[in-house]
Amino acid sequence: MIELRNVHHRFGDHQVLRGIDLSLTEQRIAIVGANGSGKSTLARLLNGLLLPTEGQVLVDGLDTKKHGKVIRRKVGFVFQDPDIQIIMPTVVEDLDFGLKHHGIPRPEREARVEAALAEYGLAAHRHHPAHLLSGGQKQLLAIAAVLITNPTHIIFDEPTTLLDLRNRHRITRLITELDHQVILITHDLELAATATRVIVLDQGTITADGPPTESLSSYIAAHTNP
Ligand SMILES: Nc1ncnc2c1ncn2[C@@H]1O[C@H](COP(=O)(O)OP(=O)(O)OP(=O)(O)O)[C@@H](O)[C@H]1O
Repeated sequence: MIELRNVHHRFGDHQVLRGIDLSLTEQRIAIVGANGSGKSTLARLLNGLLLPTEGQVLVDGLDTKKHGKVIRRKVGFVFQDPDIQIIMPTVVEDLDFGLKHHGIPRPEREARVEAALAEYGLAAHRHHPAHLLSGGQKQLLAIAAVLITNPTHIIFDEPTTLLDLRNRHRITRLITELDHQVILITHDLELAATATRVIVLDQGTITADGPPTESLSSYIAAHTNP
């Protein structure tokens, strides 16, 4: 479980999050909100990529201020733009990178990479330069490279924004089939509706939090001109 206790976050003088208290216990949670409402900032606080300027973020009881390294192994993070996530030149090397970093022995790494290539439909591209993959294939690779390290929680920051309709459906299906705790930051309300809990952020505070039908109706009503 991920818990936020009276979390505030400021960039310089700019207060972005104001007094957020949340217990994230559900398996699939979506966070929606207008541009600049603080969603990505909140997402980055959840695995210690950012530390709160005030308050605490706890992952399975561990404070991100003290246990960043352990927490980043538990909480995977998929960025909106796979190009900033894909580090290695080829598909195979990129899948292997995180496993190597985790100190997994070579035979197990090879087995896990083979399984991921098959599972995510990337086997035919194993030695291709990752930057030549299509947008959908890159997003699959970025997700596979996070899942291969076996995190228990996974955060997606706008995973479908850059994708065409076909790939959007493909990634949505993949995300909805995951057994991990999934936290989705998204403007894609269809994707948000697949969660069991939807949290609405507005100017750094929570304005709705509940089942998707209720939270999404209140979000749509607040952001639709009469
Ligand atoms: N590293 C940073 N330094 C300074 N200001 C930042 C930084 N990151 C975000 N901000 C500011 O914090 C505010 C919230 O940004 P954030 O990216 O969290 O919003 P968001 O809800 O994810 O927006 P969007 O939907 O447009 O992605 C914005 O005003 C943004 O300019």
